[in-house]
Amino acid sequence: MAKIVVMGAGSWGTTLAILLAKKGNQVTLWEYKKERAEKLKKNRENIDYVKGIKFPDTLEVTNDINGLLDGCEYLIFSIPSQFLRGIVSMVSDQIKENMILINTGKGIEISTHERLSEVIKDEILGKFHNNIVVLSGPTHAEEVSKEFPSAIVAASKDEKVSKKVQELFNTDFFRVYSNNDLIGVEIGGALKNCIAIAAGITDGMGFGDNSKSAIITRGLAEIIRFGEYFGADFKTFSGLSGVGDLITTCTSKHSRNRFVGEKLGEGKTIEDIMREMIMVAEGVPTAKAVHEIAKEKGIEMPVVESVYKIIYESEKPKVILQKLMSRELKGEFYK
Ligand SMILES: NC(=O)C1=CN([C@@H]2O[C@H](COP(=O)(O)OP(=O)(O)OC[C@H]3O[C@@H](n4cnc5c(N)ncnc54)[C@H](O)[C@@H]3O)[C@@H](O)[C@H]2O)C=CC1
Ligand SMILES: O=C(CO)COP(=O)(O)O
Repeated sequence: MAKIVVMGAGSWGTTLAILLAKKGNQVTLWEYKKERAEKLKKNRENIDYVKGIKFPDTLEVTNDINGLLDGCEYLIFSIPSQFLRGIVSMVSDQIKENMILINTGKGIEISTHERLSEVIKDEILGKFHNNIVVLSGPTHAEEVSKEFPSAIVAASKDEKVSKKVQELFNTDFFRVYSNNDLIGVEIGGALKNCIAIAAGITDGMGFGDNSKSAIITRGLAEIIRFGEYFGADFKTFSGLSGVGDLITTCTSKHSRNRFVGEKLGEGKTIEDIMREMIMVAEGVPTAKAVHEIAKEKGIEMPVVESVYKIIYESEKPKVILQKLMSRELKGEFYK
């Protein structure tokens, strides 16, 4: 039995906290808003994000940061990417060298262009801290919370640490693989959300399976190009955190990013769409970060660029599609 703190009581943090508590661990779920923490305690259920799944009796809920990490062995972050830095900084003085830190969020920080494990490392003044693991894959909370069979990857530069996390989370419905390509796993998880918005746009415009497959496949080519630039192993993108997560996100009724794209494709503005959503769609900020990085480094990312233009420059999907389809002809595989 391990002592675990999960920071972030949205859909994913709640689902993982329940899974780990049911495995017999001592789990504390930390929610950043006091009133929401009180609501979770009172209902013993996360009605807003994971409706219908009761908390095990042993799961503790808190909003208190004081002494939060006393005795903690595994600290899990399930925080939207653009808020992660602030949350890590709140507990950085409590983080000990022997704690294993697990990030389960997906995205790239706009202000620094950093991957989320880099954000964590910055904030724990962690030049000395190597116990960072990324957990990523095709795992919608809506399905994992109902114990539908799913598979995911635990990635770390240190194989011993990723294997510990693999053991920690693995159950008979949640199969965990280990991987030592932290960069590849993180980039796959972050960028697939931008591709899912593009896939959703094709849905909203009324297109069919051919368009969706083209977006998934050419999106994957972009993710690989981007990942290889930053030293990722291209094999990783054929795995769960790459093509696996792309398939789920681009095709699922649960996907928020695909949903955002669908509404954009129907002609709604991003402001209207975001106003009605209580859940985070990480592809929106990540498209901006990737657009800036790709421009700076000269990496060709036409699908993400199209998403960026529709969201941030109010370009019409129809016009963008025309531009995308009429680009210079090229070979399928090139660097
Ligand atoms: N929902 C899912 O199925 C999965 C989500 N993820 C990732 O996990 C991360 C968290 O997403 P979800 O749990 O889905 O969130 P959610 O969309 O279900 O809930 C939003 C969360 O953001 C928190 N939040 C809002 N404003 C905040 C602030 N200023 N500071 C700190 N927290 C704030 C809310 O308290 C809530 O926990 C995201 O990066 C997401 O991509 C990864 C795998 C699966
Ligand atoms: O990353 C996620 C699930 O793996 C959440 O994003 P979507 O809801 O857009 O799929």
